[in-house]
Amino acid sequence: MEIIYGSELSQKIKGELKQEIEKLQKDGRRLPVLSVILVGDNPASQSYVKSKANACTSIGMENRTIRMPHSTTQQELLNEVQRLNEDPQVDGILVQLPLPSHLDEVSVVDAISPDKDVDGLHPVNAGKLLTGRDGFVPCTPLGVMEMLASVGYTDLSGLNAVVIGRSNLVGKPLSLLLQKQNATVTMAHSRTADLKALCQQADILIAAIGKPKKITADYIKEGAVVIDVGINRMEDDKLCGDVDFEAIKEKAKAITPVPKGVGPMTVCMLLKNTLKAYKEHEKIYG
Ligand SMILES: Nc1nc2c(c(=O)[nH]1)N[C@@H](CN(C=O)c1ccc(C(=O)N[C@@H](CCC(=O)O)C(=O)O)cc1)CN2
Repeated sequence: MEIIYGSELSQKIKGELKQEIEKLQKDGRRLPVLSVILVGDNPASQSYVKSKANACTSIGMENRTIRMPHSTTQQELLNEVQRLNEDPQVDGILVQLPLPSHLDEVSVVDAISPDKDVDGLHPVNAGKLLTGRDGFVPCTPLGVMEMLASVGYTDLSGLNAVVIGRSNLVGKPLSLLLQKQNATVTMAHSRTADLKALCQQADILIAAIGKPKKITADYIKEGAVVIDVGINRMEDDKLCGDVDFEAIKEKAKAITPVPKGVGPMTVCMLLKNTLKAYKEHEKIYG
């Protein structure tokens, strides 16, 4: 059994991105800029935003984190997004989710310019993914595909993939990416009948349910690749995934841990998307 460490794979990819940025610097070019908006004081979001800023710094990318108070109104947030849309120095914009409950996430995401939407959540980018065109793809699904590729899973012809979870951030885009690589994909969710029987057919199992250790060994087909997208904080403050890692690890061909699995890949793919946004931006205005 192989453990796929996102913490290690992301370091390798960040090294490649850093080299590209060093080349820009050497050529005296403008450097890519990522702007992250954080509203409120959710501790997990604060920590994710900090790791995004650190990741930018580590590869020489500029990060502009904009912290707005919990009391921010919808209009104030929309105004900030609009200001960043119009700022020619900003290549990528990300609004950290979830937003406080008084704010409407959908209209905020819709307000981000699609060519700066490095989270890939704008309907233009979602539509591009659906129709097989080039656009921005959400970072977690991109990271999962890199993890699969790292264990030789690129052409998925003849393989059954089961994705548990149907969110816009993970389940829906990931199902499309797996299908694009020729997997036969089933999307499962909380209302799926006999989830266990379905998972037992999966050559590739993706768990994005948000329920700690829900996927036990009896859900797993011998030799499956298991990707755990869940990040659940337990009462003892430790993190655990949606998959019972210890119980499954000997049955799976490859498995991702939590922490140090998919999470670091999400941040790494954000850097990759921002560099892509920068290159497009420079092609048009540079
Ligand atoms: N606008 C967005 N909001 C959110 C996204 C997103 O992709 N776009 N994803 C998640 C949170 N997230 C990034 O924003 C994220 C989650 C986890 C990690 C990570 O590296 N986790 C570590 C553990 C960290 C810890 O100790 O708490 C790991 O798994 O090893 C990075 C980013 C929701 N919001």
